[in-house]
Amino acid sequence: MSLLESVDDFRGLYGLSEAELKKLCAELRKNIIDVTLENGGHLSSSLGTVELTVALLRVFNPDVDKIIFDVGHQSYAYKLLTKRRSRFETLRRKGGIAGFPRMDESPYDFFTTGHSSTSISAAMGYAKARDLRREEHEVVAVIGDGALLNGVSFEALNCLASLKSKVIIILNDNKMSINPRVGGMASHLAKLAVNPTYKKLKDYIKSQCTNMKNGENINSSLSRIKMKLKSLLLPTNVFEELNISYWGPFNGHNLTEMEEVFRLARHYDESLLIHVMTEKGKGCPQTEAYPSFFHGIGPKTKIDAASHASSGCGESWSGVMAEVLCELAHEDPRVTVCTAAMKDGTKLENFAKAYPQRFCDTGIAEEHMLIYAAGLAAAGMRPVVCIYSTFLQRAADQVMHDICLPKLPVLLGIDRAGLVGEDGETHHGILDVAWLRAIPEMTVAAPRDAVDLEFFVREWKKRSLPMAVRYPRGKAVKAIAAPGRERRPAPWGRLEVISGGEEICLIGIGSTVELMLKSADEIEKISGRRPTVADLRFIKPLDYEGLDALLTTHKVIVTAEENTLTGGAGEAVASYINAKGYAVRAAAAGVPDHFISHATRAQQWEECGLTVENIARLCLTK
Ligand SMILES: Cc1ncc(C[n+]2csc(CCOP(=O)(O)OP(=O)(O)O)c2C)c(N)n1
Ligand SMILES: CC(=O)[C@@H](O)[C@H](O)COP(=O)(O)O
Ligand SMILES: [Mg+2]
Repeated sequence: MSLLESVDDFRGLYGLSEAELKKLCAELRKNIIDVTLENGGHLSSSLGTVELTVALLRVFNPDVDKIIFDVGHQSYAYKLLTKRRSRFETLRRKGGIAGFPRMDESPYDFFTTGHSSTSISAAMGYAKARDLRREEHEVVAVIGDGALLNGVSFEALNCLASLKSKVIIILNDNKMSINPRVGGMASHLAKLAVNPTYKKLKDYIKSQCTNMKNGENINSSLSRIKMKLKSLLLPTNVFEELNISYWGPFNGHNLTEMEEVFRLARHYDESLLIHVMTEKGKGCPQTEAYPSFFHGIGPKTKIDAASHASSGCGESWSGVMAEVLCELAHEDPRVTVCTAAMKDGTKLENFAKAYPQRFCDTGIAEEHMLIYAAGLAAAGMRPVVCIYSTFLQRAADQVMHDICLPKLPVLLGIDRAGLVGEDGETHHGILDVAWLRAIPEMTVAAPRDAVDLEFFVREWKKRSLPMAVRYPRGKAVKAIAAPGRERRPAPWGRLEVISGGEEICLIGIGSTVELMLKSADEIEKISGRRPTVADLRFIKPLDYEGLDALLTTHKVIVTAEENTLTGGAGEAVASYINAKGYAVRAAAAGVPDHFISHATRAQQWEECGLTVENIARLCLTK
């Protein structure tokens, strides 16, 4: 039996020797690697926090103390040690445990996460509630250096000292976001990590840990640390300037060092930030060599996959978009491209290399990125923002206030628009249609294939307006031509009838056009009549003329989309039908009004009724 199997949960960690703990960490890593390679998931970050998690769970007791992970992609060891080992093999599978902390999955997950930079604010809420109720327990936020560089984290840090409720922040600094972290704050952290005065402070704190172990009064040790902090001529430290004590930097792979510091921190009477240095991907040569590649991997990834992975574009929707942007930038010096820490996911590596001056990675700073893009546009540039739909939610106000209101020519390349599969609830891009539709001056389009994607992007530049082009996760569709016709983009603003039919009209929107074509075959088989299939193309503004033509010639209209039914394109079409009083029955397939859990994308499509059977049912049921 492995040591991990004998350790039932975090309580089993208490009696282990140093050698046993080392062995346990190796077993945790093996388990994490085996399951993540098979199921997909966030490997590098979870490997980097193994010792940190073990140290946390030996010092803080999650039966009473609250531990909150930021993003939560680094929490696999925590899941394994908080009563989920027997189910760990189900990680990210339908019905299995989630890839992120989920309050409805375990009482040890104190906050549901997936989006970054929520941990400090949430921890402050827990700490305030504790103090109001006169309870006694610790609240710990574990946040990465990438997530710390976000505005939400800074808003929280700005309020922390005045809250007067103690929070322990553990800054897990691996010098990486998904790619190397960026910005001035990143250099500040790097300076703190090597500063000799901080080394002195760290050694002093460690000596106080030894005194504490030798039975010395803990309060005297803590007062001495406070005095030392005052007496040392510390170089500028943003946390100290914000009145938050800074301890560090410690070695995040040295269990004993971390445990001692955490024990001391338990007794500290103010909020403090403990800076620990870790290595992303620690403990496996391939993940250490390619931490970005193994940040997030798909199911059935081989451990040597990174060394023969091509960094080229093409294939995926993101890749097609990136290629078009490279061409556009070549043709027009006004074109600039931004990403908020998602350079790899949006396939912008080649763009960044070819146009370093016209590429910007803002780090996890979606709100800033959109206003920055608005500024570029106001100054006459043609900025394109490549952003996942789910993270664009962070910057909804910027789309309205800073882009659409002044009618600035910013193009939102909305990646991962639709259901995303194994990342689950927090990461689906299924709300953008609903809220973007509501913003005046916004144009929203969804390409069914690479031909329309390029057409939309090129037309946006000619027309210079606020626009969103949404495309899903996964492999791009090269071209869907109408039968017997050469594939040529239909005119701007118009829907396109791909194949003519009678009585029933199926309207696909972007990724669902293919589904509608397959459904048409099935419906013809069942009913003997061929439905019309159309591609809506423009969600806003709708092509009213094109719709009028369809509504006057069909009795049933069915839409399908990878967005919520509430506020979706189907709803827009249905309300037009109502408003004009057409005697047409409208039905819609799309994401229903509940959160869609982690599963494969295909399973999620099925759950949402984005299937041939359901489309046929919607058409043929009276
Ligand atoms: C608001 C938001 N934007 C982007 C992301 C995508 N994302 C997830 S993890 C990550 C990197 C986080 O870096 P860090 O906090 O340092 O953790 P590490 O991966 O280095 O352990 C990014 C950009 C996200 N989850 N949330
Ligand atoms: C944790 C996180 O938010 C990202 O790593 C996200 O999981 C990336 O998703 P893709 O795998 O679709 O790029
Ligand atoms: Mg990091």
